[in-house]
Amino acid sequence: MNRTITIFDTTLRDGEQSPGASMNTAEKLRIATHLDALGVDVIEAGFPASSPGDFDAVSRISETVKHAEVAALCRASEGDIDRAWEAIKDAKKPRIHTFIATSDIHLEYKLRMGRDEVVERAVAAVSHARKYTENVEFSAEDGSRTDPDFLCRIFGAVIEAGATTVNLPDTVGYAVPSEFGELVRHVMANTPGMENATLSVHCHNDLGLATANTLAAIAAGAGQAEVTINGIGERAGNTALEEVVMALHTRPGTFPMETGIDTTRIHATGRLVSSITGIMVQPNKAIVGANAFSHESGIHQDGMLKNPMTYEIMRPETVGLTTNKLVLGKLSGRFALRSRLEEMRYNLTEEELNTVFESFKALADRKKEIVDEDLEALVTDVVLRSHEVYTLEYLHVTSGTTVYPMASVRLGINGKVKQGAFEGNGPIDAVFNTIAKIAGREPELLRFSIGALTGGTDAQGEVTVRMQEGDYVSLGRGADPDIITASAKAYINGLNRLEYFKSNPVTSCDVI
Ligand SMILES: CC(=O)SCCNC(=O)CCNC(=O)[C@H](O)C(C)(C)COP(=O)(O)OP(=O)(O)OC[C@H]1O[C@@H](n2cnc3c(N)ncnc32)[C@H](O)[C@@H]1OP(=O)(O)O
Ligand SMILES: CC(C)C(=O)C(=O)O
Repeated sequence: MNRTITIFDTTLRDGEQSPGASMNTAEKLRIATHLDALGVDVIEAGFPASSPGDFDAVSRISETVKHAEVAALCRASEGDIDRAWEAIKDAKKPRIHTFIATSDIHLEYKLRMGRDEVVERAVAAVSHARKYTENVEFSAEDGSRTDPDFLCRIFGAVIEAGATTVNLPDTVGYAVPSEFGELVRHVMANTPGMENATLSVHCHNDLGLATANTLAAIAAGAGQAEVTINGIGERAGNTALEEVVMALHTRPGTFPMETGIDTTRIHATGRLVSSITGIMVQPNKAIVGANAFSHESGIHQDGMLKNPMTYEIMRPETVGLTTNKLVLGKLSGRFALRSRLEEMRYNLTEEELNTVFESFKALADRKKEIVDEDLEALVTDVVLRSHEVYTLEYLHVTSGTTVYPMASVRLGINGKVKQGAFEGNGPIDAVFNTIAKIAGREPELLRFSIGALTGGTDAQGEVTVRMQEGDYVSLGRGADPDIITASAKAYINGLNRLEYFKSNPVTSCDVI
């Protein structure tokens, strides 16, 4: 009988620790709902004691998630644990996740505690958490750099106090697979009471070894893997969910283990996380990168045509990518569009479909073939548009080597039309300045990034902006074959989101 590996997703907690990845409550709810549908066993929703916003997001996720356990992270302190419980108490399956560092370097310089004191704090924390729930996880932060015998001692003590999962993190991504596997074996064999708890691992990717270390740990007996979508997370990120799940799936002889993940949802979930966080997936990223299933060279293409197994270890369909696509273009109708969107798991209402269809036709007039990424951009742009105070009615830009960049813009503002013209250091700066002046807004632009959604010179440009006004930060996205228009759309989308957050600090979460 195959062992089942618990998939603990921390995209919303450690993933959010990626620089620039902060998400608002509505965005976290959307991701949580998709993670639940993906089949993760545990969703770590946040660190409630860290801010009222995080507390709020964890509470809303707890009320919404239907199947997965919802975990909240907290330090080994009563205040943090009380706050964590308060946030997750309404979850169907709540889990308190408390942690404290155990390596000598963290004890001496960060916590300024001795080993006995740390064991005492950990036991007190787990005992306190157990007053609220039977589902308590304890993490030994910097576990991979901790004296292995001390690790067994503290794990034994917290298991006795009631911890049901003990987590061994490679917090700084220092481990290598052979050593990490050996450490897991040592802990499994030498921790008193280990048979009453699950051993978990949580790896970081500082040396690019997070997935390899996680797999070595699983092979050595770990029962839970802590992972994030697309591998996002603090510094170089965490173990990528899709890599571990697909390694187990693709190599059953080496890893006779199962997970509850619906692998066909992997690609869509990765796209969603990337679009919400604004963190692009590198094209050569395993499983979810744009090139992961592309075959460029002649010898490979020849082999693929004769038998895909020559160069393909996984079918793209297994991770939710389809190969035999209906080619969508300007002659396609609503039926084909709906059917493709449904394959991509977008279930739109009739009204939403009509709106997407209009934009689809407009795009198809300018672009030969509409591919999935175009459709994703259209759906995000049209249906998920949060709140439309501002709409782009008209845009004209002059730029070049002999003229000063100048933009003329006409905006719809709550149904009324306003227009103006302004200059800038470049065409995009001119567009942003003009929109800001017309709208009477002065958001600070925190980030601007531009990418191509698809290949070829007729590709859709995708622009992401992050902007801040007062306490509100928003992410705006826009896609268009013209990058200046895409930039204007992204800026306006960001302003609309700012408006929305101001009037609706929390919004409901729909599954599409
Ligand atoms: C490895 C990881 O990913 S751990 C999770 C990282 N996530 C976060 O840090 C979440 C965001 N953090 C925050 O918002 C803030 O750091 C807060 C609200 C949690 C704490 O803020 P502050 O009270 O101002 O403390 P600050 O962050 O400056 O320092 C952390 C304090 O917690 C202590 N501490 C750190 N870890 C733990 C722990 N696991 N258990 C108990 N105390 C701890 C530190 O020793 C330090 O205490 P000191 O001020 O007495 O020296
Ligand atoms: C809190 C723990 C699990 C963590 O994030 C780490 O050690 O990296």
